[in-house]
This record gives sequence, structure tokens and C-alpha cells, in this order.
Amino acid sequence: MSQQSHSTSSHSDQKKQVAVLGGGSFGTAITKVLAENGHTVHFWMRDGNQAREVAEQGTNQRYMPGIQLTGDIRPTTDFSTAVQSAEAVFVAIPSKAFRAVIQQHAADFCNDQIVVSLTKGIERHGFKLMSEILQEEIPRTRIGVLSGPNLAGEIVNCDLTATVIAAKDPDVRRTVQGLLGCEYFRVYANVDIYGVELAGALKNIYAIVSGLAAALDLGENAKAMLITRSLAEMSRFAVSLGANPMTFMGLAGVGDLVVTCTSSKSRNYRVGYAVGKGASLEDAAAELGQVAEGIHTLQLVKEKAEDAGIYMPLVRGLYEIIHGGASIKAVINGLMMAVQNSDVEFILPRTLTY
Ligand SMILES: NC(=O)C1=CN([C@@H]2O[C@H](COP(=O)(O)OP(=O)(O)OC[C@H]3O[C@@H](n4cnc5c(N)ncnc54)[C@H](OP(=O)(O)O)[C@@H]3O)[C@@H](O)[C@H]2O)C=CC1
Ligand SMILES: O=C(CO)COP(=O)(O)O
Repeated sequence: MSQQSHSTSSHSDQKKQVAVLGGGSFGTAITKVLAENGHTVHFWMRDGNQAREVAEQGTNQRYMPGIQLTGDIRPTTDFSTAVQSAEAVFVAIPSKAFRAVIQQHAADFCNDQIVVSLTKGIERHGFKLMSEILQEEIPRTRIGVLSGPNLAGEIVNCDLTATVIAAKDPDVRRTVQGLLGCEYFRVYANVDIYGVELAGALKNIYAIVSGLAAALDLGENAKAMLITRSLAEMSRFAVSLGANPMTFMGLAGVGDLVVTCTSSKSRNYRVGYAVGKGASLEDAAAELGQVAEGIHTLQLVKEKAEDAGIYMPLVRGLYEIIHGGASIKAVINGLMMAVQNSDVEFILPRTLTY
């Protein structure tokens, strides 16, 4: 579907003041949806030149070349101006900078303000998810997480997309559905914040694995095996950390895993593909010029899984290839020749098969 200029009507007729933090690909995509739904969007970014370009040209050429932004978008580098009057704040800052940005500006948020993380990553210290950082830094606010199969490059073309808002507070869920929902963007609700958020972060690792497999042209059966075993592995990990396994059956789980493991539009997939073709991780990441959260998440999840004794052969195999200098062929052979195991371990527990 090609790019369209949309005069969409949001599910709610009320036009609101909202804020988006982060001027990258996803911040731009969500800003576009919100503005097309008629809301006033205070769009915060740190780069003054970029803010000027959005204000004067209605474009963000660095992150979304060729995309025209329309509606009441107010780009700013002034954080306080951005969040002050916003009913809801959407945060699209990469996980590495997430806490620093929120902490520095914590005083600018209002009591009971809705703050929604769009970020799919994990903080190194303490293995914290972004909603946990929000809870620690701005506990006065009402917190949500938005995650799902949401390639920014498709959303800006108004291609049909669904996502998940996870929040404990039903008013947060309803408000976000009202703000974002339109004929090309559908928002489903969940209460399992931890599961939804963890799914979004974990799938980035498996997108790298799938990109790597695609570079080796392993075949269609292998693709299906990899995606399905990725789902088994990520849900095993998440459940042992307290998430609801059923969340992984939804858009934030299977949905996001499928889109990022099958599309070269995913940056994590592209990193894996480049490594599979012989590039170093550093060169692959530099070539991308945008964030690929899976690179950092891989290391954290590998360490966490080892500490907690969680069986994660794909994570370990990818880590050995990327950081341990293991040959891809040897890792694949090790995975295929590992002890025969059960398919769905929630039905037939893994240990019973030995
Ligand atoms: N793109 C996508 O399809 C999707 C992305 N996400 C998630 O959204 C999050 C953001 O990703 P995305 O927008 O794609 O990333 P991009 O790489 O496209 O952009 C990153 C943005 O973050 C800004 N940024 C980085 N560090 C700081 C900082 N210290 N202070 C202020 N701004 C900062 C960058 O600013 P600058 O240009 O000045 O460096 C840039 O605007 C990630 O966690 C990603 O996983 C989720 C769903 C879909
Ligand atoms: O999360 C995404 C799609 O849902 C975007 O994936 P990448 O960060 O790999 O581009």
C-alpha cells in the first residue's frame, strides 16, 4: 500500500494534547498517527536542526525519508513544553538512554499523567524493563506499554497495523485505544505489562537469528522451526520471570516475532543477515545507522538465563557466534544434535522427555 494522506477519524472524537519523546523512526511514526487522528502532538527531540526541519518542512529526512507529516505537530527541544499540557506521553527513546532522559526531566511530568513506553529493550543494570524504570523515576504517573508487530516504515505509509496497549489501569488502556485507533491502526488491550514488554524486547534477539539463517539460505522448514522454537524459548524465559504464557500467543508475542523474523524491514533482522554474510557485528550495526536493540538484549538475556538456569540454546548459540567466534556451522550442528526434546513444554514438560 502506498503512502496516503489520511483524514482519519479517531475512535474518540475528542481532540487531545499529547507528547511524543524521541525523534527517531518510531517516534515519528506514532506522531504521524496521533496527528492524523486530529490530536495536537508536542514532539520532543534533542536535535534543534531536526526540530526545525519538522516544523518548517513537515519532514524527518534522517529517520523517515520521503514521508510528509501533516496535522498539528509541534516539534520542540524543550522537554517541559512538550510534556506540560499532554494528557498522554509516548516515550520512544532507545533503552540505553531511556532512564537518563526520564530521570533528568522527572519533575516535568504531572501527577496521574499517562506515560506509555514504546521502547523494546532492557536496561543493563538490574535487568529492568522500561515500565519498571518509569515506575522508579516517575511513580506519580500512570504507566502503560505499547508493543506489537509495528514496523515504523509501514505505519508511516498507513499500512494496516495492529498493536497492544498493556496497562493495569483500564482508563489508560481505553485512552490509548482512543488516541491511536483509526482505520489503519488497531489497538488491542492487555493487562500483562511484563509479558507484553518482555516479548517486545526478546523477539529482537530472534530476529537477528532469523536474519542470520536467511543469509545462509537454510530453507523454508528451517525458517518455521526457528520461529517456533524462538517462541518456545522466549516464553520459557518470560514465564520463569513471572509473565503470563498466554501473552505470547497474542500480537505482542507471536505477532511481533513473525514480523521481525521474516522481514528485511526489521533492523535486527538486517544485522543478523549482514553477520550471516560475513560482516562483523560492529560493521553491521554501524551500517544500520539506527538502533537495533537485540544486540544489547542478547548479552543481558544470555547472562540472566545462565544465572537463573533457564535453557536457551538459541540465545547461547547466537552469543557464541557473535561474541565467542564460534563457527555458524558448528553452532547449527550443536543445536540439531542436542538431546531430543518436547514440542510444547506447557503440555509435555521438557524434563520428562529425557
Ligand atoms: N522503528 C520501529 O519500527 C520500532 C521501534 N520500536 C522501538 O522504539 C525505540 C526507539 O527506536 P527507533 O525510534 O526506531 O530508533 P531510531 O534509531 O530510529 O531513533 C532513535 C531516536 O532516539 C533518540 N535518542 C537517542 N539517545 C537519546 C538521548 N540520550 N536523548 C534524546 N534522544 C535520544 C535519537 O536522537 P538523535 O537522532 O539525536 O540521535 C533518535 O531520535 C526502540 O526501543 C525500538 O525497539 C518499537 C516498535 C517499532
Ligand atoms: O519492533 C519492531 C517491529 O515490531 C521493529 O523492529 P526492528 O527494531 O528490528 O526494526
